[in-house]
Amino acid sequence: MAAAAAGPFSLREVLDAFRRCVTEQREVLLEPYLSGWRGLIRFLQSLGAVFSFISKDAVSKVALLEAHRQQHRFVSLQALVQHELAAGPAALRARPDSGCRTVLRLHRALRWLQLFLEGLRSGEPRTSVLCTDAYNASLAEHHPWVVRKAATVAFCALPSRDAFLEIMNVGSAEEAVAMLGEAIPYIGDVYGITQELFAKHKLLDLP
Ligand SMILES: CCCCCCCC/C=C\CCCCCCCC(=O)N[C@@H](COP(=O)(O)O)[C@H](O)/C=C/CCCCCCCCCCCCC
Repeated sequence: MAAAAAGPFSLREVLDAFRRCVTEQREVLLEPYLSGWRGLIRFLQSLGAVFSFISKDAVSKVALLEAHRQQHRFVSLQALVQHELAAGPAALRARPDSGCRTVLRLHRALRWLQLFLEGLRSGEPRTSVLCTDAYNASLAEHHPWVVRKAATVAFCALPSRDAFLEIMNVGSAEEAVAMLGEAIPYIGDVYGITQELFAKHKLLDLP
């Protein structure tokens, strides 16, 4: 399956995907989780070549997880974690292609997204400032200097807040802000469940 489906970005689709992620049993379903990421990546790809080093990394991580999902028929994130933990924590830590370490990278990026969307909703017009602040409070501590530098330079090329609200394809700026308000709790819920799961199994520092 392609990492990002065709067609313009729609925040509504991303919102729907993350809404579908969480079951009544508080499990995180992998299919909508990866679908949500594909929608986000489509957005990132539309921003131009300066962001391609970021979108390529996200595409490869989504593709790896999709392959794990299909190979083992995992329905949920919990099933993937249980399966990989069964080999023992040491074996899991030694695997550079594990689903757990890959989910962990996207999980940290989901925190960035949550903070960034909260910033966009707040009305701050400088998207590069919002993005840098969200990055510094989430992903930055896990990245080496060179990645931090490249990311911070790329953030300067972000479109304005008004352009962002328009690209969301949900109508007026007011409607876009309202949809952000709807989407953020779903993203926060997925983040919170994953954080708890990874903390419980001591997986938050997988190399
Ligand atoms: C309507 C507004 C919607 C906003 C839509 C935002 C779309 C964002 C789409 C994707 C986000 C990118 C996710 C990046 C995942 C990064 C995972 C990671 O940490 N990878 C690093 C570690 O991996 P391993 O080496 O351990 O395998 C890897 O080194 C990273 C390389 C690339 C740099 C990552 C910088 C991430 C910056 C945050 C995203 C900024 C996007 C700005 C666009 C608004």
